[in-house]
Amino acid sequence: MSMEIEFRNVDKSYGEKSVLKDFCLQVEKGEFLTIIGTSGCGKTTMLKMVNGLITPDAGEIFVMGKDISKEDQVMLRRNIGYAIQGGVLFPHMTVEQNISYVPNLLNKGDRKRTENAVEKWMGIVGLDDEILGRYPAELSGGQQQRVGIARALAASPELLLMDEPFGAVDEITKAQLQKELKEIYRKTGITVLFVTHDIAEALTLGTRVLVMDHGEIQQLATPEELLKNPATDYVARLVEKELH
Ligand SMILES: Nc1ncnc2c1ncn2[C@@H]1O[C@H](COP(=O)(O)OP(=O)(O)OP(=O)(O)O)[C@@H](O)[C@H]1O
Repeated sequence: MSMEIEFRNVDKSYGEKSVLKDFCLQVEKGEFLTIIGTSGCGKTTMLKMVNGLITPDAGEIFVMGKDISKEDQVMLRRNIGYAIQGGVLFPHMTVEQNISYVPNLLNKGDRKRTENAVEKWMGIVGLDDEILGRYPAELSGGQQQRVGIARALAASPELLLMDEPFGAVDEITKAQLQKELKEIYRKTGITVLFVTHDIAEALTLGTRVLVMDHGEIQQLATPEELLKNPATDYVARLVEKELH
């Protein structure tokens, strides 16, 4: 198995506040890593470092074998899918324009290829073609989230970063989206990093779960291992209600 993402001794502070200290992590190609932890522990910061939206103060980050500080940041982001909670769609663009935005840039005018990608991903995330001409404000929360996922996947990235993508939808829609995402993961073999506040979601989606507290890794293990052998009191408390 090859390494898809590697953090080597990464430090990050905001002013005086240290968020990540000597942070090391290796994610293998094809893993679905869920990331959970206390609010403010550095989950989003960590995720945004993978696509260069946040730069480390020290240390190195390798994505698909390359030191990203030496890569073209625009190309790096185009090749990594990114889906976040709510409001990620371009409000002034239709659903079709939103989903085809990155494929258009990558396919350089091959419209047929872009159209095919849009059609394929609309189908996979369970959206009807009739909404292609609508604007984000004319969609339900669940539909917006699905368009966000389709947009993140439309460029066929090898790597998908998701920051609480289902945080703003109701429980039923959330369960459906989780099921669809699992299916997409199974079909594509893509590597996924998924930040969540919901331990049940972390356990059901992840092939491994990363539990963080105050910028430190509490445990990095499979869902089964986490439930069976929590490494710290923090992890034990987190998984406790899932055991009943
Ligand atoms: N641009 C910034 N300037 C100053 N402080 C920041 C900035 N971004 C994040 N922080 C702080 O750094 C810490 C880590 O933030 P981060 O967003 O990575 O946490 P998180 O684990 O994703 O939190 P949450 O679960 O609440 O979304 C928090 O205390 C946050 O307030």
